Amino acid sequence: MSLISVRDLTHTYPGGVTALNGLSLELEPGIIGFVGANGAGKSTLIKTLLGLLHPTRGDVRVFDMDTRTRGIEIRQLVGYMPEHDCLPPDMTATDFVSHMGRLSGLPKAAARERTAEMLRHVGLYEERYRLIGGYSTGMKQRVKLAQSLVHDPRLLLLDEPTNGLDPAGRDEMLELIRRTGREFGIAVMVSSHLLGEIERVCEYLVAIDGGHLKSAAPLHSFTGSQHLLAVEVDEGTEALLAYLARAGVEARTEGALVLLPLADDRPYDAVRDGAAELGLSLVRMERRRHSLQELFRPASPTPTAQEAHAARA
Ligand SMILES: Nc1ncnc2c1ncn2[C@@H]1O[C@H](COP(=O)(O)OP(=O)(O)OP(=O)(O)O)[C@@H](O)[C@H]1O
Repeated sequence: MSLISVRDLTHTYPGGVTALNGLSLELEPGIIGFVGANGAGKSTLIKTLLGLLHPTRGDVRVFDMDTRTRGIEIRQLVGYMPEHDCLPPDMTATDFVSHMGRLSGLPKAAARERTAEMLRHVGLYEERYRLIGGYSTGMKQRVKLAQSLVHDPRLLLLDEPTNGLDPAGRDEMLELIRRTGREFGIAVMVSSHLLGEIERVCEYLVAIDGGHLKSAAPLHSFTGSQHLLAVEVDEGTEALLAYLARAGVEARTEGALVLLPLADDRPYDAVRDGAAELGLSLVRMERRRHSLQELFRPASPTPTAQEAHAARA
C-alpha cells in the first residue's frame, strides 16, 4: 500500500482554470518536498489529497482510500497546515489547538494534554495562554503546525509553511519540520516555491510546473551522482578555459571558479596538465555536488569552454 497514489489527475476549477493536468504519482512515507512556482497547482493537489476538492478526472488515493468517497476517514489520519492565515485572533493558542483536537474527535482531557505537548514541541509552551492576535508571523505558523499535529496524524500536509518568515524564521521552521518527521516517525509532505528549502529537509522531491508533473524521485538521484570539479587559479582563468576547450574537456565559469562535470578522472588530469603547461598556480581544486537550484536552473548563459574558445577563434 503506498502512502499516496495519484493516477492521471486533472482538476479544472469551475471558472475553467485547469490547475492540475494528467498528474500521476506514487509516494511512499518519508519527508517529501513538493516544489513549484506560485500557481503551479500545489495547493490544489494538497486539497485534493485531503478530499476537499474532487478530481475532474483521474483517481487519488491516500492510505489506499479514495479521496472522493473517504475524505473524512483520510482527514482523521492526516494533519493539514494551510498556506494562508486562518487563525482566530481572539483565542489563546491553547484554546484554539485544543478546540481543533476536539473537532478531530479527541476527548476533552486528551485534547488538552495533546495540545500542551504539541505547543511544547513547536516552542510555544511559555506563550500558550496569550491571544493569537498578538503573535508574530513565526509564532502563528507554529500554532498552525501544532494544530495539524494535535490528533496524532500519520501524514502531515504542510502548504508553504515558511511563507512570510524572515531567513532566521525559515531556518527554525525547516528544522522543526525535519524534527517533526523524524521524532514522530510520520510522513510529511511540504510544499514550497523555494527549491533551496526543499533540498535542506526532504528525502524525496516532487516538482510540478503549470499543473504538470516535472519530476518525482529521491533527492539523492538529483544531487548525489552529479559531481563537479571546482577549480580556482591565481590569474589565468581564461587561459585555462581555452586549454580545456582544446583538450575537449567541458568546463564553464562561475565567478572566479572554473567548473567541470566529473563523469570520470579526466578533468583532474586536464586541470593538472593545463596548470603545468600554462604555469598557473592552483588556489583551489575541490569536488562538489550540484545544488538542486543548479539542476533546475534553465541553461546557463555562461558560455562553455568550447563556446568561449570558438568565440575567440
Ligand atoms: N478556487 C479557485 N478558483 C479558480 N481558480 C483557482 C482557484 N484556486 C486556485 N486557482 C488557480 O489554479 C491554479 C493553481 O493554483 P494553486 O493555488 O493550486 O497553486 P500553488 O502552486 O499552490 O500556488 P500558490 O503558492 O501561489 O498558492 C492557479 O492558476 C490559480 O489561479
